[in-house]
Amino acid sequence: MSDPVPVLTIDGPSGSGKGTISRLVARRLGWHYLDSGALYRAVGVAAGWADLDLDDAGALVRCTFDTEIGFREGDGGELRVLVNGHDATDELRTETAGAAASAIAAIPEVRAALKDRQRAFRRAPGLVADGRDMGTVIFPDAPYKVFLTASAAERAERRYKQLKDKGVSVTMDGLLREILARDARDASRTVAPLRPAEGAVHIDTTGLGIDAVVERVLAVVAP
Ligand SMILES: Nc1ncnc2c1ncn2[C@@H]1O[C@H](COP(=O)(O)OP(=O)(O)O)[C@@H](O)[C@H]1O
Ligand SMILES: Nc1ccn([C@H]2C[C@H](O)[C@@H](COP(=O)(O)OP(=O)(O)O)O2)c(=O)n1
Repeated sequence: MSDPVPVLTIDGPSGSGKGTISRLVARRLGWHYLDSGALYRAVGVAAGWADLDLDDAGALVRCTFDTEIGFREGDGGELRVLVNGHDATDELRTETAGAAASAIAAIPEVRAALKDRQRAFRRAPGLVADGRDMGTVIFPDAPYKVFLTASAAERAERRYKQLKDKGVSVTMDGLLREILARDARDASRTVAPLRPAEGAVHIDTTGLGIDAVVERVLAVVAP
């Protein structure tokens, strides 16, 4: 039997830098990249388009099965996400989509429905997968696991800058409140809660620049 395709899982709370670091590390390794949060966000956006009630679990589960989610590379090499054929990349990144994703992600049947779609990303020569349960549930046999954190204040500040740069009007107080609410919901749900996988290397990125974090993560794969 050939060796299984290697996976590097990068889990952590909102704003810890998972997406940024995973993309850069995947590029350096020449591996594929899975943004698992984009799948939950895509269902959240599709549910919004269909005007579904976020308390109607049955409708959200049906919506998960019915939503087509595609990934493609944009002109600038960035990842674009298509929801039912529409480019929803910008809408996906809003805090509204993040909050909807977090609510939907607490429904066990939604998580189960997205499992195989996530595992299908495991293709040679390797995969970097970012999310909340990559190391604990989706790829428990991954040989490399990282848990990224940063203080809530620094995560809110990063998100503030990111959204400001995009011209989105937000307040630091509001963002900090949303981040703390999402942390609490993601960590306290009964199914696949946010927590470090056993054996994951913890990296606290508070006060650490992006390049330094990338090097630390690469050292996990090739010490
Ligand atoms: N170590 C870091 N230092 C400073 N800014 C960072 C760092 N890591 C990520 N960022 C910035 O923080 C913002 C949120 O990062 P992102 O990768 O979207 O986090 P996550 O995927 O964990 O929510 C982005 O604007 C990104 O450029
Ligand atoms: N593997 C995952 C990925 C995301 N989720 C849920 C929980 C998160 O609050 C939302 C959005 O995730 P996403 O990683 O896109 O959000 P951040 O970039 O960390 O703010 O989706 C999840 O439950 N499991």
